[in-house]
Amino acid sequence: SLFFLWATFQQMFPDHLKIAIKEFLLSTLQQVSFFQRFSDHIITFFSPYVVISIPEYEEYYRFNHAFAAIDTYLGAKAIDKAHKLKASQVKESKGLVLKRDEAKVRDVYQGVHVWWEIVTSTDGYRTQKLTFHRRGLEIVTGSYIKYVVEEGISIEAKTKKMKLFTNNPSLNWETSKGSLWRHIDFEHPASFKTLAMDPAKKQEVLNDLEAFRNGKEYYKKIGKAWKRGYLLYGPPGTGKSTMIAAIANHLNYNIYDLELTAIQNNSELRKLLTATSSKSIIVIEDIDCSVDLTSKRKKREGDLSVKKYGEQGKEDQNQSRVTLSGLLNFIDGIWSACGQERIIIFTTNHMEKLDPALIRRGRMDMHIELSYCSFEAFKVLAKNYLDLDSHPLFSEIESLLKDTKMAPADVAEKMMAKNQNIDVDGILDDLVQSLERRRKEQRGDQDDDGHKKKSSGKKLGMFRGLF
Ligand SMILES: Nc1ncnc2c1ncn2[C@@H]1O[C@H](COP(=O)(O)OP(=O)(O)OP(=O)(O)O)[C@@H](O)[C@H]1O
Ligand SMILES: [Mg+2]
Repeated sequence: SLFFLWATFQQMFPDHLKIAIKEFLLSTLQQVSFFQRFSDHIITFFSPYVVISIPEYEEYYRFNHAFAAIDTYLGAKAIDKAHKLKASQVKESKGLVLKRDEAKVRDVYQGVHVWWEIVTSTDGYRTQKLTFHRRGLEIVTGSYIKYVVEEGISIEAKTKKMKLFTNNPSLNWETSKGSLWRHIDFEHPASFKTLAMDPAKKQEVLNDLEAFRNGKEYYKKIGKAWKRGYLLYGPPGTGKSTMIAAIANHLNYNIYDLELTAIQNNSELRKLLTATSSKSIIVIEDIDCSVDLTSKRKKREGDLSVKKYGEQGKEDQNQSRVTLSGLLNFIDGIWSACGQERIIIFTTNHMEKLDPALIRRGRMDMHIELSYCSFEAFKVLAKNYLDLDSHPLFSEIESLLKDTKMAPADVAEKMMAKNQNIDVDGILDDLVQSLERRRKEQRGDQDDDGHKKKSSGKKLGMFRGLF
């Protein structure tokens, strides 16, 4: 119809008339928009409402984290009253998470009514618009916005997918789109509940983690960077890697598994570590095997006075590996300056091999020993694996565990059901026998050469196996 009308209009009116009509229409439109703008000004002038905009991107396309936090807060708010919901799966174990999916949301805070609306501009950028009565200005700007952002961040932390990062070998940094870290979703079932260790020690670690997590104000008050170092040490199979997974699950932090042997030098180490995000755990497994930290330092200190400047430089180039001082500088220096809320964990089987400078308090704040299976630890494993609180064989096992060194990994392996029917008596009987055998071996070993032979060399870490 429009085409038909247009064709008729073209034929019936002479050209100068057409131009006059066009101009008339345009000027009317301009007048309308002028009036609209004018009325907008008048309404804004007399309106009792205030509007605050929070854009998704600030200048230079910097992402505005407040926008995301507000979005999360509003998404989670009052989903029972919402008409539109959005479902997404956060973690396999946690099932579906429902979010409110509406552009306009109403909220009440300390008696002040506010309206949130997402507005999308023509070029696709979104802005959160917050409208409220001028009466509530003080409450909204004073505490409401802060409250919304903080709530949003804490909801994000609870429902976010955890990630496990591993550093790319530096040779590949150019090719793999310049990314220093690659990551996969981290879904490990370990928890403090299933971790077999002395309950008092476990509680101590848990208290420490809680104090760290809630310590934002405290760390600010004492003027210390919000970070904490843990050293986990003990023989193989005693649960060091399992504990790291349990800590990550408990705090909902990402893990950065740092493989020092894939790094060429200290500056690469610095680059990697400054690219980590906050709320994360940086893990260096088997620190004694990763880098020859101790001997290198001693050698350098000894040789320094004898060597001429040039020779020293040449040696530095040859040994262009991560050094102890590089690691220490990072922990104390840049580490403190960039990023907050981070935990660094070292693990080792040989505490005695580590340089005292590395493990002094302040760098590694807490030393946690994970040792051979105690009776308390055994009880946790029995509960996990066999759903058992007591059994006539428990007292025998208790006395055997007192003077037998068996790692929780070995005990756990013995208690794994071999088929669908769990034969509790059979399993515990087997365990008693193998404990007796182990005790005999250990006594024999001690008679021979005083101590058991140590295994050495770098193992494939638990997290490495995932890639
Ligand atoms: N304390 C423990 N509580 C529960 N399970 C444990 C414990 N220790 C070991 N295990 C079991 O043994 C397996 C191996 O343990 P894990 O990898 O944590 O040992 P590790 O101390 O890191 O050893 P390594 O020094 O060789 O790296 C785990 O998958 C877990 O099933
Ligand atoms: Mg391990």
